[in-house]
Amino acid sequence: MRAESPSSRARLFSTQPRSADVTLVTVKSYDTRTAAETLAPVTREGDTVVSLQNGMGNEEVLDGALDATVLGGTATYGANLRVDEGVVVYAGEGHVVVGDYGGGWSHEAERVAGALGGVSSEATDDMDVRLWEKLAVNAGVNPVTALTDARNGEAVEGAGDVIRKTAREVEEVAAEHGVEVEEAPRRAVETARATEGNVSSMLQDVREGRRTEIDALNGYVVESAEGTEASVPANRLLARLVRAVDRTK
Ligand SMILES: NC(=O)C1=CN([C@@H]2O[C@H](COP(=O)(O)OP(=O)(O)OC[C@H]3O[C@@H](n4cnc5c(N)ncnc54)[C@H](OP(=O)(O)O)[C@@H]3O)[C@@H](O)[C@H]2O)C=CC1
Ligand SMILES: CC(C)(CO)C(=O)C(=O)O
Repeated sequence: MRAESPSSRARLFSTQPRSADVTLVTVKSYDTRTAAETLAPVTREGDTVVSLQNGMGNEEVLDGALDATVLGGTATYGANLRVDEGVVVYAGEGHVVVGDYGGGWSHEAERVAGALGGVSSEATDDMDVRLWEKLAVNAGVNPVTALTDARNGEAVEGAGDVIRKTAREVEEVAAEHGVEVEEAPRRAVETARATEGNVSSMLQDVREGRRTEIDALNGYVVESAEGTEASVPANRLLARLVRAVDRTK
């Protein structure tokens, strides 16, 4: 496989999973359980496994299956896979955040963020909040891009109100679960603008005829709103529409 960016090219070789001090998990959320089963025989206490995935619930699945320290993470870098050519195209500057997914300071997270070299990254002590913040961005931006076949920038210019409303609902659900997410609508819009040229991961899935991560995004929001005071009509509608697209595959 080749990885290309405007300034560099790299060749990557895929191997069977091996024991490693730090493992970054970057599979789709619906593949996390299988990835955890693959990693279980090669991870030990003292190793660190970082979920750099979109969606909620990934860290809990990894933690349940592995003896390693599991960290949460978010990434807003854009990467588009050209499957036929085996090329990953670097599609937009972003930022990586790692931390204890339950919140609190983590020395392992500090070590991982420091080891990411040229990647813009930081360790945080409020990863529990950051995961909800990222959920609000993805729940707002990804379905709109996927349903309208628009890059992030076009989506926010054409349907910014839908993105804002969906992100606001996520903020309300997070509050019902005791997590204070601030300015989710603004974050969703700013992230989409900052990654304006990016084909979102969900739009890539739809274009390639692959299953989307809707269950771990808007689906998770709808489920988490059950039994609370939060009302989530935008998330419910987007989840239904994207699932309808998923069923056509
Ligand atoms: N692409 C982007 O711009 C962004 C993506 N993300 C998030 O990052 C995560 C990954 O997305 P993305 O890179 O686009 O996804 P891709 O589908 O491009 O890549 C996922 C890779 O994981 C491989 N894989 C699946 N299961 C296993 C397993 N058990 N063991 C080893 N490898 C496995 C897949 O292989 P195969 O194809 O053979 O199944 C595939 O190559 C998602 O959660 C996404 O939401 C976040 C921000 C931006
Ligand atoms: C931040 C964003 C929206 C960047 O495209 C992303 O996380 C994704 O594509 O899944």
